Amino acid sequence: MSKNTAFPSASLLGYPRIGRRRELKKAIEGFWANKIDATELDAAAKEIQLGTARRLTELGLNEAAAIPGTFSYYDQVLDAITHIGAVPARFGELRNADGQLDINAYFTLARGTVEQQPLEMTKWFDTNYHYLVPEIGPETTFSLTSTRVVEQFEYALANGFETRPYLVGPVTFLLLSKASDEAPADFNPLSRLEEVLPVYAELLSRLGAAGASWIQLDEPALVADQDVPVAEIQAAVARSYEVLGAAAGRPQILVSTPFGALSELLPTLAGAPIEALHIDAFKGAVPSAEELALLAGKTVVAGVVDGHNIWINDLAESAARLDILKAAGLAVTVSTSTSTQHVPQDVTEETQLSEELRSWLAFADQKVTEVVTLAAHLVDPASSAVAICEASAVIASRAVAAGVKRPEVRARLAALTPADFNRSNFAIREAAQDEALALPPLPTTTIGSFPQTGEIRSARARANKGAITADEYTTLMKEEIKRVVELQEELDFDVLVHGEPERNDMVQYFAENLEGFNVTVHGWVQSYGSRCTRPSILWGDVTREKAITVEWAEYAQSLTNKPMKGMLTGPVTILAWSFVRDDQPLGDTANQVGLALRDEIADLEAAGIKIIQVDEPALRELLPLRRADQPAYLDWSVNSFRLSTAGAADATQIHTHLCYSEFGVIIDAIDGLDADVTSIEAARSRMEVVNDLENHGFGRGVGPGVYDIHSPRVPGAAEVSELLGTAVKHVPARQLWVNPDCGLKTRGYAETEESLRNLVQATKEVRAQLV
Ligand code: MET
Ligand SMILES: [Zn+2]
Repeated sequence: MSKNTAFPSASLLGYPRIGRRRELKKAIEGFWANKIDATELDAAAKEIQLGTARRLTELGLNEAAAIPGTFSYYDQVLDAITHIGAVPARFGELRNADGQLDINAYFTLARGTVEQQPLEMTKWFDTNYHYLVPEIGPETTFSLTSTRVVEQFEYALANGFETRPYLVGPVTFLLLSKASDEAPADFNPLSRLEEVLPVYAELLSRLGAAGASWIQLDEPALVADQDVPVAEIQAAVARSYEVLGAAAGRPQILVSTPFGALSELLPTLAGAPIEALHIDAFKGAVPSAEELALLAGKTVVAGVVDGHNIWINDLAESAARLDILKAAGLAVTVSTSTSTQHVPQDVTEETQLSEELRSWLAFADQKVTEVVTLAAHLVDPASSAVAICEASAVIASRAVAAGVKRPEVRARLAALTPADFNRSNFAIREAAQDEALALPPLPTTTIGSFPQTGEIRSARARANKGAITADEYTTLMKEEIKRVVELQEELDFDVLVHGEPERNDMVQYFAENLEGFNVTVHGWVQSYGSRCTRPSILWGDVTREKAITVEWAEYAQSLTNKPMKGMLTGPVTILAWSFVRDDQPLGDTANQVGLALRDEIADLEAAGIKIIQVDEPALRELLPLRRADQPAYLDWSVNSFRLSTAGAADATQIHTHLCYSEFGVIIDAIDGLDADVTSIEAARSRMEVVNDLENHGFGRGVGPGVYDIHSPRVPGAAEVSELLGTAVKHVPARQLWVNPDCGLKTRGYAETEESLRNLVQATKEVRAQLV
């Protein structure tokens, strides 16, 4: 081993990397648009990394290896892919003359090319962060094709900061991988472990040589139930750390296991030649005395501060947990349960929030202070006694603050009966809807949003600043809606949307129009690549003071004779993409939102809207990582959707939209939503989902996406026809809808128009062959 310094007493598992003012987003998008070159991008990235190091040092993370080296240009899994050379064969040769995967190759994998779709993207555990999915097969070759993590470490060190380099660990990497196109049907990526490990070992040796005293290998997959048997995972973990533990001149190894309790894998890691083990002691439990005994000799990095939500830490509770670990005679240090990349950077920037609300919140920077306070507690309880008492007092005051509990909301929830969650049989609804809507076979529609142009954003910014009046803003948005409706008429879509120009974000928009929420100004959190969202804060009981979407929907419907979809965001997604109160069961909060949406649907129906889409793209995301916890989740989540929609008339067609591809996993829940039509991502995963639909015998309307909207690539009509051809082989044509994978808000108009034109043309061709 290189250096033998102790693990820092206080640290974070990871830190936001997008920059305080989203500097990384601007730099990357500038690079993609050829406005800056690779050197300028590199300089911007370095500035962000140094800024982080300075800030964290200032906040008290001043021991060696306390600052997590979690910067990434796009995604930490993509970083691992490019370091070990795991490029899918379909991309051809991406290495440059030096045999390295440079920044251009890196972004090619993330964004695709004219011929090749990018790597698939999926959610990182139960967060709203998306990683790129490695494609591994028997043909994949592994070699060290990037040393960026070493260079980043060296650069920080040269500037006076010894950071702690971060890599996704080998077992998690392979468990998150999917089989490549070339792989045989029963191929398991984990079978390539022996070839992957030497590359990791080489990287560790290089980091050691560069002077790193610690490396963090992130193994969150070990806290989630996997399809692979536990014994196989245990063997893979043991083997991995045996090999990496033996890497020449390596740094000391911290294995981090965020997102829950390790359970069966704890003894395996306890027996491995690693120097420190991080456990999630916030969401997971404090290990038992027997488990703790196994950890003797290792540093336990206790993740007692929640990295994934924004409420201040119950320091008294955390101190108690730390005391148990300390009493077991272990070397204990304090950290966050997960990387803080899932929360915004600094709550003190949110000066528009009331002082009271702000006092309840801890963003990444405030979590540093909490971690430092708790580390001080371990050394000398007296030193942090005041801070601990203060936190308890704030938590107590929050419980009784105005708006946190509203009697009228609670009474309405208490009065619900099973009838409030059920519609008529689908057959009855289907007949009523066929009559009301008279749609052609394979109806075409889009998922809701149209491109959010610079003009739309600038109008909103001006309205927020007061530079234009609310009426002027409304007029501009109505003009935009008119353009979008005319475009869809021209393209000959069957079911139209208004395009959602008035929504900054599909959750924030509702949060701004419901009581019980607040929104932030600078609270950006990375969602994928350069995309960030600003999750709202759901802190109180939810009420709807007045109709939210009706005026827009009514206006849009007045412009066309075709059906206009009303567009709402569902309760589960509103919860998933907000920071949600932690003082009551999530199901109660979801039902409060559900009732507000139910009232909105009644108002839309009264305004003449015949189709209403309630988006639930996050249904899969909140699915607990442990199977034992899943039924309870699916029960409350499905019920809250049903509560939202079950007030609709039989003739009102309820749509839902889900954007992820592992449909199979929760198909029963999707069925349970009882929506009349479900649209789902499929193009990016090349129609894999239709097999699940067929196997399940899914009986209601379904629109597997035929246009991957996550990249600027335009699918040709032939490609769309082919996807539809696959779909009609597996799903009865009378159930099929034709739509993109997701909304179009991130796309430009040029590619959108061309893609949608191809989509309609292909549909007409396939339709003609149906009879
Ligand atoms: C992430 S799902 C997006 C659904 C929303 N209706 C849209 O089209 O943008
Ligand atoms: Zn979507």
